Amino acid sequence: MSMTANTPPVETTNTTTTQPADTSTDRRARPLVTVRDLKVRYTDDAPLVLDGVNLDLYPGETVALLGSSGSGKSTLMKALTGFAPVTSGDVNAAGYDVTQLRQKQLRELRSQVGQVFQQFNLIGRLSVITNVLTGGLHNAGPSNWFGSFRSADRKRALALLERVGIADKANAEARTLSGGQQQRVAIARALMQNPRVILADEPVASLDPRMSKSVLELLRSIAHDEGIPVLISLHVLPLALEHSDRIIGLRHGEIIVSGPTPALDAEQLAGVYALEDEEDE
Ligand SMILES: Nc1ncnc2c1ncn2[C@@H]1O[C@H](COP(=O)(O)OP(=O)(O)OP(=O)(O)O)[C@@H](O)[C@H]1O
Repeated sequence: MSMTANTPPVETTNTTTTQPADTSTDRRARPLVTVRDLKVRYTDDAPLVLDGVNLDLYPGETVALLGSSGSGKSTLMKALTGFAPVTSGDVNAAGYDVTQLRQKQLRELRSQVGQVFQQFNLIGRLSVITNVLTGGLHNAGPSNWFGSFRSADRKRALALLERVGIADKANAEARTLSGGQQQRVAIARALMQNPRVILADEPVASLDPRMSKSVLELLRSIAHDEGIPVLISLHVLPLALEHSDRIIGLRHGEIIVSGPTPALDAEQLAGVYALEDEEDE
């Protein structure tokens, strides 16, 4: 049986724990993402990759998504933007009923969801500021598509580069930046969309520990300051414990643990990474 990742109490399949109230987010607000009993399989004869997932993401919270390789983290993120084949269940993101959208509405939805990836996905030979400006192309008229960005947009892109701490690199070619700096550019590009939600799929998997911490701190401060939910998939448990308000643990496509981060510890989350042969005992 899968669990609902939308309530403050810690819930695991094995333990019940008394825990402090989750004061990190405004739970009087409506969630910006809701997922109900989501099932996904990629082909008719393949097993379910997500099996009954429930999830709410609230304004201002940073939620870490943990799970071993193949547990379904990326698929869950893809489902939020209509990129995964939903077998059954409901997905609502930024006010869109994701499973019911036509192409035009899917583009609108995706323009409102900022995405950050492990490999940054910048255009290396373009300047840093141009990369950031491309984040606004969803909302721009055709005249902006060939480099003639409006000065208001350039100002905003520069302000966002300041926000992420690398305004001095605005005119450098993106490929000349370090990994941590490139990820900051990618975050500024996501912010250029004025996103209502940010999804970060293993955003620090290519970064060293110091860079990982600073990028995660940045994402969390953005969630808090902008009042948007940030969902971050991670492989490193201590990073999740240090840099999130809430943790969701996926195993074989099911949420097996969920709760406010201060109420969780490594022992409670160990099941997420339990070895296959232990599971069979
Ligand atoms: N496009 C696809 N077609 C078929 N199967 C897929 C597809 N994408 C993912 N899968 C399968 O779905 C399962 C979950 O994959 P997913 O990428 O969501 O896991 P993950 O937890 O993000 O893994 P990782 O941490 O390695 O990125 C895996 O068994 C994978 O092989």
